[in-house]
Amino acid sequence: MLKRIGLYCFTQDLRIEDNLQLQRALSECDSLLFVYIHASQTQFHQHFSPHQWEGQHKRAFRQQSLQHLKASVGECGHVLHQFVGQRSSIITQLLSLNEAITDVYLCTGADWDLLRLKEYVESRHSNISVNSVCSNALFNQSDLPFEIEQLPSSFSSFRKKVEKMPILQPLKQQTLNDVEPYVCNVQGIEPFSDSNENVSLMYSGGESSGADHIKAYFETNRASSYKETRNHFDEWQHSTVFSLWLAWGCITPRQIVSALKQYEHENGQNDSTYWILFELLWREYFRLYAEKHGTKLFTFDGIQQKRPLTTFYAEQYRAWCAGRTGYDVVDACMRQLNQTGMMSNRGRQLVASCFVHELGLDWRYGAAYFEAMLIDYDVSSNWGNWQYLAGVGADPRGHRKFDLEKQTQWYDPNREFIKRWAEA
Ligand SMILES: Cc1cc2nc3c(=O)[nH]c(=O)nc-3n(C[C@H](O)[C@H](O)[C@H](O)COP(=O)(O)OP(=O)(O)OC[C@H]3O[C@@H](n4cnc5c(N)ncnc54)[C@H](O)[C@@H]3O)c2cc1C
Repeated sequence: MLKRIGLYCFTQDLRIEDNLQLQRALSECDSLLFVYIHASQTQFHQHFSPHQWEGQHKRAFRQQSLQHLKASVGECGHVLHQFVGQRSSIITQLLSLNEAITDVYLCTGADWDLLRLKEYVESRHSNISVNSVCSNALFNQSDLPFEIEQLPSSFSSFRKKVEKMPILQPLKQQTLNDVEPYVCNVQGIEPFSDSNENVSLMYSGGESSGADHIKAYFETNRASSYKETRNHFDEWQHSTVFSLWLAWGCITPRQIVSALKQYEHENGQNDSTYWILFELLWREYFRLYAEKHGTKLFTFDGIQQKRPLTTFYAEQYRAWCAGRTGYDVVDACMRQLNQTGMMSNRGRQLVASCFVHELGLDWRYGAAYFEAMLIDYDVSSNWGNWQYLAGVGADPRGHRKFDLEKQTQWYDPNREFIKRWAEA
């Protein structure tokens, strides 16, 4: 019988555990080749993020996550090959050099670039089976009580439809020992060389660090007061910080919900514990929203097809990026982002509101800057939230402008956060 040899291309699923796509590859193939491609900048990014392709914190966190993955794969006798360049051309080169490959596995999620990549590989290599299942979601798409085209236009109605649905348990532990490593030909393909940048990160990347963080978080009683504390600007223990590992697929929302349920079982349920699930539902909503709306996620008039009264002023944009707008709280948040790769949810709302409403800038430049800088950048949550704040997305109110002074009085009454970052 013909041996099945799979090319497993890790994307936003840098983990072994609870990985549906990987489980499928392991059960279908006799032999696997593991690959990660460091994608080069697209034309879209060159346009919207001309001077900043990728922040050093984001890069370092991903590199740590990859180092962990490489070690886990290596423990089972496999190799994680890393290349740099255009994903479509590297996959094509690998398939031409290694004709024995029968299957490609790619975790696309709702990422438009990855969905196009899947289409490209399918159209160029009709003899290869291209598999992509979403392994980073709370719900299986087939279990949802609506087709993707009928995704409710507001989060509230989505939540009401799905909230009572059971959330599946994470998958049982997986092992790579059952498949043979595939020894491949990589002649002429540019390998990735790890530059070992010396960047200090508040949290380290990788599957085991993510799992340790979930465990440590629920060993405290912080989940029981999460709802009251989550809006702090830089006391990271006040929110969960799960987004860092979720973004790279080092952990899954199902693992979080499973730990949350256990916590509620032992410590009781309250508004705060419920609110963690509520926020994960927002993430799920934006994931489905991105899938439904495709390229509209990135257009100026968004899904509302309403053109905002904003444009692009280079000087204002540069001031916002550098934290020099003159709006103290915005400047503090932007400096924090530039120096750590992180920003609180409240901070993101305020700087985005300032970008659109005070500075009159085209929201897509702000979203692209976040894409470059945030460690936890996630295509659906980022562009979906920016659309929401720019009044062209899923917000039924259609216009959300924050009063920056009032917000400062509420969330930084002694201006400690502002002072901390003023000189940075
Ligand atoms: C303009 C803007 C851009 C954003 N860009 C991103 C992004 O690129 N990546 C990202 O993960 N989140 C993004 N968010 C959502 C939110 O700010 C972050 O998820 C949150 O700050 C992450 O910190 P945490 O894990 O401590 O969140 P917590 O408050 O502890 O929430 C728990 C989890 O719920 C999810 N979540 C919380 N709030 C939201 C939200 N508004 N939308 C979607 N999911 C949410 C996240 O997965 C988060 O990890 C953005 C929000 C705004 C306003």
